[in-house]
Amino acid sequence: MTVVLHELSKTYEATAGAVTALDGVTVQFPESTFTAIMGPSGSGKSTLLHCSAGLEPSTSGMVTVDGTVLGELGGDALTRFRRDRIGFVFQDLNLVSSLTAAQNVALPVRLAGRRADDTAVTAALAEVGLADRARHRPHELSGGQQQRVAIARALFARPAVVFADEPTGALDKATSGQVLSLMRRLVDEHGRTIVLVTHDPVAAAVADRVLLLVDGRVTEELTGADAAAVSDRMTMLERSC
Ligand SMILES: Nc1ncnc2c1ncn2[C@@H]1O[C@H](COP(=O)(O)OP(=O)(O)OP(=O)(O)O)[C@@H](O)[C@H]1O
Repeated sequence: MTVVLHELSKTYEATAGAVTALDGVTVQFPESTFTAIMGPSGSGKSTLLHCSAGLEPSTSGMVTVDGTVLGELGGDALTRFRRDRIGFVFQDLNLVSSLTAAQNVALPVRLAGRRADDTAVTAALAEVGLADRARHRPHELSGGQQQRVAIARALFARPAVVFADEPTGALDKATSGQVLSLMRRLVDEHGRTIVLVTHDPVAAAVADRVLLLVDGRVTEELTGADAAAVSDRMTMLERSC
């Protein structure tokens, strides 16, 4: 499923004045591709993700997901569309505290009225290294483990598009590598579309391309860059900001 942003802008009206978080972004996330978004703090990365996923309305411009214009869907239709097609892995994880890890993973699928097979739920947790934590509740898990439950949940519903905001930020190197290769496999073997916001050049290097965002605009696109090249580019960018 291809996501297209056309002249997307977002202005926040804050007490201290208006802030332009996105300033006319036009970009495509083609089906079966993995894109990383990088940029200095406050450059609009999270806003871009939220608007692309239909979690926040844009001020102007358009987002289409597989030809559907998100801004033209009403409240319930948008909620259903998001639930059925889009997966999220965000910093505020929104795990349900009264449910076990396994129940949290199965929740979106159950809410969509589908059956969540126990063995498949356990397999999803095993993919993020948490097979032995299926019956634990979020407060019985570390921050990184909760993050991994959120990832297993987002991936279990098999969404066509996954938007992830710093999914590996709280993970150690080994687990982070595991999660990134899982995401890579979803693109290569299952044709998913992944858009990942990250500050980590190693994570960005797993993507097919890296978009650099500065002051709400895409200023550059890197393809085939390894972690060192991404890191060098980011250092130069931050120096010039
Ligand atoms: N709800 C809001 N109200 C007012 N301004 C906001 C709001 N949310 C974000 N902003 C502003 O919009 C700009 C972009 O914010 P955003 O969170 O998208 O940046 P980011 O690149 O994800 O930053 P970081 O890397 O620090 O998470 C910032 O200047 C921020 O202060």
